[in-house]
Amino acid sequence: MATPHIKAERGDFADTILMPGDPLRAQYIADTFLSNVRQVNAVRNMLGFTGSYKGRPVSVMGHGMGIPSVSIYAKELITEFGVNTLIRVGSCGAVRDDVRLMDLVIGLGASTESRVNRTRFMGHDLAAIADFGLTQNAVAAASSLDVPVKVGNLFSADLFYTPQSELFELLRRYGVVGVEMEAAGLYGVAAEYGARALTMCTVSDHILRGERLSADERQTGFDQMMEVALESVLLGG
Ligand SMILES: O=P(O)(O)O[C@H]1O[C@H](CO)[C@@H](O)[C@H]1O
Ligand SMILES: O=c1cc[nH]c(=O)[nH]1
Repeated sequence: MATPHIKAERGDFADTILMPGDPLRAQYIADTFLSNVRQVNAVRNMLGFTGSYKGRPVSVMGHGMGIPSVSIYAKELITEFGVNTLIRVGSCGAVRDDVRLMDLVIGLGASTESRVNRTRFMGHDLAAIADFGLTQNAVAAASSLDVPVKVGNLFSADLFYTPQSELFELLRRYGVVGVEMEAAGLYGVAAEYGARALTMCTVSDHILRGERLSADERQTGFDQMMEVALESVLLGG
């Protein structure tokens, strides 16, 4: 069975999937954290893998950059491949004074400049929110691993290079925990198709302070986030 973007059989994916934007990061997660791994997708090089974490079947696949891309993969995974739990593990920029490089943030909700949720919600504002149980599990897993987290509102931008530089000061004033490019779309797809979704991000740069992680720091920080995500999956619920 194949969809336009995923060439796999229905049983090829676990019910739970971790999704970074970068397909090579998906491969890294599979190689580093999962056992009995097999590759289940390679269409457009959007690498997908299924394996197990401490005996629990888990898939991991890239979702690309931006709401249109994540929306395609999330929709096909849910409706054609039986995935019911999608956890985005990404990177984000910070704007708040108290959010620092390498911090782990969790998107309880996601604001956006994108119109996709209005398109699917008859022009009204959909509150794009994470699944409550997944959020609880992620917070509990982080706590048991001694990883501090900040939980709050993400902003999913359409434009990485926005001409509205004053936007970031507005987001800081509203307490946004991180700026990324997919969570609001992922939450909208999950709401439309009855799945559960969560986004957690490692802060890779501070937009207002002009700071950025080194490659080594990014690696370590992301490993910690993957452990939190995978341990949260074991908590089920
Ligand atoms: O690290 P990922 O998951 O790709 O997330 C962030 O990085 C990309 C932009 O560089 C966007 O996809 C944004 O959401
Ligand atoms: O989308 C993103 C990701 C990281 N940093 C940003 O500024 N934006």
